[in-house]
Amino acid sequence: MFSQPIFLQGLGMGASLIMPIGAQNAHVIRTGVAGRHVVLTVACCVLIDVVLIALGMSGFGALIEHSPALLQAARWGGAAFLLWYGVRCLASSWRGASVPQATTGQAASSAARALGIVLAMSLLNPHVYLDTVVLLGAVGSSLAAGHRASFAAGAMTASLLWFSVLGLGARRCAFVLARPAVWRAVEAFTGTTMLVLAALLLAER
Ligand SMILES: NC(=[NH2+])NCCC[C@H](N)C(=O)O
Repeated sequence: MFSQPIFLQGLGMGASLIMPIGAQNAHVIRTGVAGRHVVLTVACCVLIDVVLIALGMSGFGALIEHSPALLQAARWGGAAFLLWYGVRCLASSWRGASVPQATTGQAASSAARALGIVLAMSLLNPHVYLDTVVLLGAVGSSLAAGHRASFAAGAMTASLLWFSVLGLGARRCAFVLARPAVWRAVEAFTGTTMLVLAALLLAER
């Protein structure tokens, strides 16, 4: 049966995990600013979350939680990914490099390519698994069986809302975000946040 408090718990936990900016959020913002394949990118991020959250709820999260080696791998991998992406953002901000733009070359702007990039940004990013399968999965599968669906629905709704607001919001605000000085500030901020998150992930025990 549907439980509203449990739905809200899932929504809150899902939101708190996705909202801190990381590689995936940064990619969604870039796509929005470039104004190319925004809906495709958002849909792909949401769909991946839905599948992985369902996987976590099915007991896979609890399984991983009891496997220290896998948990460590997700942690180190996640931190390495955030470090790499954070340093890239900071370097790009420092250089004052390119504001994301809809590239005119056919290959560069094809939907297939956009799909490939968002898949890589999501599926090669251990942080994604950590949030969805491990953390949401562990909390979700510790709930009474009758409450799990409400929790999962809440967490999935958080992904749907957040990625939509982020992608469409970035597209809407592209005229401001695409100013070189503003974009540099965005990159400096996202890069710094990612480094802090990486440090937190490593400090966790
Ligand atoms: N539920 C998720 N998809 N989590 C994955 C990563 C979210 C993270 N805040 C990022 O932007 O990269």
